[in-house]
Amino acid sequence: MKTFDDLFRELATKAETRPEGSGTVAALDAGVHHIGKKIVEEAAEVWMAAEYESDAAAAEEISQLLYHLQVMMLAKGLTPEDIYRYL
Ligand SMILES: N=c1c2ncn([C@@H]3O[C@H](COP(=O)(O)OP(=O)(O)OP(=O)(O)O)[C@@H](O)[C@H]3O)c2ncn1[C@@H]1O[C@H](COP(=O)(O)O)[C@@H](O)[C@H]1O
Repeated sequence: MKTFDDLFRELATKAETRPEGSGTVAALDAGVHHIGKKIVEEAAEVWMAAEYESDAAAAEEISQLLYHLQVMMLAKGLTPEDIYRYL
């Protein structure tokens, strides 16, 4: 099972190696404004799933929100440690 840190390492490698067809590379190329909109969209989907759908659906939406937050971290040059220091 993939953890938050596993995914971050995977995405950081994608950002560096820029493989063909990577959605992460496309999002990074699109920039902070685009990524920010995805975060807001996914956050709304988390809310709706949590209120009206199954626990599994909520968990899936939360995973997608975490993914987009990680893409924003990469776009801003932030590491998990930069975030953890505030937790
Ligand atoms: N975990 C994720 C992940 N979660 C969410 N998403 C993206 O977020 C979108 C959210 O899906 P929605 O259901 O909201 O669909 P949507 O609004 O129609 O999506 P789009 O139109 O924006 O594509 C998905 O289409 C993916 O583009 C993810 N994209 C990639 N990953 C993982 O990231 C890694 C790298 O992926 P690539 O960079 O694509 O190789 C792989 O391990 C992937 O599994």
